[in-house]
Amino acid sequence: MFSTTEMPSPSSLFTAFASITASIMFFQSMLNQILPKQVRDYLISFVQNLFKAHTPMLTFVFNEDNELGGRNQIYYAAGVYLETLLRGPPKTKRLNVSKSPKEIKGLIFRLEDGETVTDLYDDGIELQWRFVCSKPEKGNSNDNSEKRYYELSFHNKYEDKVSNSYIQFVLDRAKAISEEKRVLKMHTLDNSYKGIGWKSINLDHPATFETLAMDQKKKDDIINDLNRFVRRKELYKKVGRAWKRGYLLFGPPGTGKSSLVAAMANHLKFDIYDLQLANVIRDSDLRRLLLATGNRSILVIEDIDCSVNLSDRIHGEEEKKLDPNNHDKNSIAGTFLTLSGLLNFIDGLWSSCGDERIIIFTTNHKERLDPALLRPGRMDMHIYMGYCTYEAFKQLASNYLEISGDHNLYGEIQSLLGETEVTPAQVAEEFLKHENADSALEEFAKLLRKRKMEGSDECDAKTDEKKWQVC
Ligand SMILES: Nc1ncnc2c1ncn2[C@@H]1O[C@H](COP(=O)(O)OP(=O)(O)OP(=O)(O)O)[C@@H](O)[C@H]1O
Ligand SMILES: [Mg+2]
Repeated sequence: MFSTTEMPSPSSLFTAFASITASIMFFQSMLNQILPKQVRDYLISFVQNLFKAHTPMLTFVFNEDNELGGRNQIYYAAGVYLETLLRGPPKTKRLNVSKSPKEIKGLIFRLEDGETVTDLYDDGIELQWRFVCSKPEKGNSNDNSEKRYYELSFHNKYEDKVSNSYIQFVLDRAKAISEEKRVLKMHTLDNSYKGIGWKSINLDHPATFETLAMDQKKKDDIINDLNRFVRRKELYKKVGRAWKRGYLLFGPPGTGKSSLVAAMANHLKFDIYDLQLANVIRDSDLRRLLLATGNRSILVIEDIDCSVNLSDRIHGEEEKKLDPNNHDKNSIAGTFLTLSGLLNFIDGLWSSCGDERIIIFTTNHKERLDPALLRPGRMDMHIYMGYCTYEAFKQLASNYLEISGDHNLYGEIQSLLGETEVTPAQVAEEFLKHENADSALEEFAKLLRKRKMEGSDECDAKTDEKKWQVC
């Protein structure tokens, strides 16, 4: 039992607390003055490590190379993933910054030797990453290469979670980030002494769905269709269909068919294979070229009506009727290329050899296409790209002239666009001629008025889409 005389009074307690606090502050400021910052940092980390030594930590090490001498995927994924953690407030003191030639957009940030970065996963699992680059020991002449690895340290109670889910999360994120930063490729045909093959260049086409001038509803339909397609891997597998989708783009020249192909590639981050069929003579070459295309790619065959002799297929049938000894000349391996050969191969072997394939045909003349191409189920979506509508015009005015609101000429332009045929390419060209938005619109309205006067005998633009689709 305490007697009242032994109990310290509240005022003496407060005095003692105040004097202890004052002493701590005094020593702290004295230490700050005496010890340089580096020494203080060292002492702090020493004390922290002392405590850490008693925490049951586990460390995973990811070497650059795996046991078999190949690339360790986790090591490379960690480099890519950790970059996202280095963007916040600068806790890491030294970063390695580089720029790769052309394959990757932007700068590449990596941890420097000995630097650490902390990640938080699943609402509270703290994980510390450290990059180590160990120099070879002197005198060890057998192996004088640097050893690079990442250490991942965490409380050992999370071992299962880290092994079973966090590492996969890092791999998935790294894949998505690399895909995002990758510069797309455009593959075109190359006729060398080895035969016909693909050569690739960086695809730097600026067209996107935002810049594309077309009716919003149509744009949304295409975007949704593409997104649905890439999401549905499992469904395609379940129903036993090859994971491919075909689009037929048709309409007059300069209405944005090629721009739409580029916008699709930029949206999906798919490479483009531009198959100029006029340069492919034999069926066997076509097969080889198609089999050499990569996954997650768009195969484009522009102006399909001009590229192959579309009547070949029909002629072939007729010739066969006339001369029974001439067995279908289209199907003899190594013989000349025909549309039926192309379609059969695309529907059959090719699409089952890869994943996430998109095939696009473009044409200015849908009416000239072989019925085989238009048969239901062959091309999943037929997209008409038509003359400039008022909505598309406003999009172009916003892209080229930076007009976002209304303009006093818009009313007149809207009614003139309903009565004349002008392609988005012509609108864009007209806008590019002028520095000033008002004069650009003035001149454009003038052009439309002139067109209206001249074009009274031409077909009505309003019925144009119907005309194209009926064909
Ligand atoms: N719908 C559009 N939206 C935005 N720009 C367009 C559109 N249509 C055409 N353009 C502009 O016109 C140029 C030509 O368009 P594009 O090459 O895409 O037309 P196309 O339909 O493929 O023509 P062609 O049938 O002759 O191949 C593009 O570079 C682009 O600047
Ligand atoms: Mg084109």
